[in-house]
Amino acid sequence: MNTPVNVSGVSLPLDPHPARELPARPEALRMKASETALVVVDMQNAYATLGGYLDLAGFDVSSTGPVIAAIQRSISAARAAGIPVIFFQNGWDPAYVEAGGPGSPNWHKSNALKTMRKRPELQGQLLAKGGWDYALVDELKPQPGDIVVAKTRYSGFFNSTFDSTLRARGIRNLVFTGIATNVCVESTLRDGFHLEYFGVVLADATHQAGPAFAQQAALFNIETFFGWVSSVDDFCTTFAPVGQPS
Ligand SMILES: C/C(=C/NC(N)=O)C(=O)O
Repeated sequence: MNTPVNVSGVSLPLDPHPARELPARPEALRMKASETALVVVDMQNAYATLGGYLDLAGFDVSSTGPVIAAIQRSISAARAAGIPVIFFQNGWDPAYVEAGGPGSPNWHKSNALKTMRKRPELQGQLLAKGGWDYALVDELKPQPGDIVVAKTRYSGFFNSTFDSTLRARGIRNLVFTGIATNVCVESTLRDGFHLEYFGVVLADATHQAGPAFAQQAALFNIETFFGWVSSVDDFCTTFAPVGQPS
């Protein structure tokens, strides 16, 4: 509703996007839907599905199902509130030129590239654009109006359209979901911090790569040094249309 208010005899429209208070740790955060984006980090078969890259590299992906469901709820709430949904998709061309060669630390540290060097029969499959591993999981397909940002490194800010997409829309608040909390989520949130974006993680809509302590450590770092930690319930309730339950 956009009922005019009368200020000194002049009718002014109400702000259609009033600031809301998102409960979060270490403190609640005031944010406007019009200045906020929901970021869905790398929800590809590679990271969330048995038989995908992380699974083949020996990481446990058996409990990503609830995370996918939590992200679905976050996306529905964001779309209903007019908050843009930005999907990251991580990977490289099938010849892996974008992955960098031995001159790039990525070539040395990427567990996808290392797994393929160990198992040459997988060459051209892991995180290769156009393939099943690179594809977003079936449950989280972008809809018209959503934005997809391709990225080639852990941080979504590097060599991507992410920063210009945000600045063109006046977005200052980034609400993060996705995999992995301790790698691409944290890397992007940290870079965003240095670029003056406010980063919030919905903890129950994220999953770590590695043992459970990696999730705890990432959330500790974010809450203590780089941003805020909230939950899917709180996000949905905070941005529910006024007068409607979430
Ligand atoms: C380990 C890993 C994490 N990616 C991410 N999306 O957080 C990788 O890409 O190798």
